[in-house]
Amino acid sequence: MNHFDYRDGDLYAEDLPLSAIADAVGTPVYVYSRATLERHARVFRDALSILPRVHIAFAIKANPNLAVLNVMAREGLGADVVSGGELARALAAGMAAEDIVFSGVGKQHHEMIQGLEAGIGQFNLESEEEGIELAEIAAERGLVANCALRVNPDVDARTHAKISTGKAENKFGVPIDRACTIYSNLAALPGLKMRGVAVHIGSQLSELEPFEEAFAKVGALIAELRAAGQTVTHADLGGGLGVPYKAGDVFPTPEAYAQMVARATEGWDVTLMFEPGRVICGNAGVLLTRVVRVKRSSNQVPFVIVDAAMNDLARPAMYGAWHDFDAVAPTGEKMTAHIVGPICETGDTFAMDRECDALAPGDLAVFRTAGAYGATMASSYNSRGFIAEVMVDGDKWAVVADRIVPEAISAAERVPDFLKD
Ligand SMILES: Cc1ncc(COP(=O)(O)O)c(C=O)c1O
Ligand SMILES: N[C@@H](CCCC[NH3+])C(=O)O
Repeated sequence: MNHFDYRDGDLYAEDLPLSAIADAVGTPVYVYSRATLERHARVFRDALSILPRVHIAFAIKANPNLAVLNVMAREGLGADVVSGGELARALAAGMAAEDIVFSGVGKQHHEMIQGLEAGIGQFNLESEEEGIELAEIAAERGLVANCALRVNPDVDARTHAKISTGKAENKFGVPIDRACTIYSNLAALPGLKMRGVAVHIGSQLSELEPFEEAFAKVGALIAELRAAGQTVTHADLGGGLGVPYKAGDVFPTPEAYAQMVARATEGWDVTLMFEPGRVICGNAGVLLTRVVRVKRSSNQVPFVIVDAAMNDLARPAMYGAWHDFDAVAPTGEKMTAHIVGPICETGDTFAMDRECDALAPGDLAVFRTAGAYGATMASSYNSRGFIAEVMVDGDKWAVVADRIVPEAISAAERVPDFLKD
């Protein structure tokens, strides 16, 4: 069931017409469906219930909005965080500290202290150097940090190069052939309790084989570690399961993913941890926008200029990503157009030569599948401010992030005294 669907020719979010949100808060605006977020969390959790011991940590980089995190916490999910800011959000949303995993290659000293003092469940260490630093911080405070060592399995995730993280040349994790030595070195340090291994080979994976290849290597490593006398009670298999961005695209289901995991991890005897992001929230959000102008004067193919831009939704400009684009009140007519934003860069293009609903100035439209890596990657480029976020729940709705106007951003800037004479 799709919670962003047409009723009598108008696009709804659950039981609310999107036009009502546009009228009330203006455009552009992100709109999330609570029911979709819940359904995706449940489908993922239910699929994984075929596995013996499971912990799911929502990768909050995908959508760190506090209302979204609140839904995740209510569904019993923990959080995968990559900064002190994300850690604070997870705690503020009511996630238990022990359900929080801290990933990332560049955890800073103060962030390690923050994680330790909060009593988070696990640090995923990405280098020996990081482990040594964390051990010192923990030992100084008489604390012990539960840790997993993230390994780089040198597997091609067959996704966009910029979001592929498991090839040897990528910055993530330690080379898997050095992992046993590094794990053993770190396990000998006071302040650390090495309890597992972690792997995450990339995002928006459209096939299960790369996961399975990586997990097979992790399985061999677990055997090697145990043979070397190390304790391994946890294996964090990361996130990465992709979602369809184009109507009609078919992706592996969470059930198929879970069956693959069951096969790949048979006999591991560990708690399996997962860090899904996009698969939970990607299709739970749209970016609602209004057509500013249709420019036909300069080209054979018209430019549909919308009020959203690359600063609001960076994915098309950054990765050439496709987002389905539909009118909120389609007439039935179609057009072929370049869909662009107002920013002064040619890269501010959402789609080229896109066959889409015919649109005229003032019409509303949505970019679909904008619930993951949308608002969170926004910038204020061209002094456009940050757009609002709304959550819908049946026929109720609420602004869950205020629009931040350009004046509020410039209010944080100062002209120094030396420029005032
Ligand atoms: C360590 C880690 N875990 C989890 C995720 C979430 O990935 P996805 O949103 O593709 O599930 C990412 C992002 O790719 C990540 O870097
Ligand atoms: N920002 C990327 C995903 C990054 C995943 C980070 N680990 C995207 O929109 O597809």
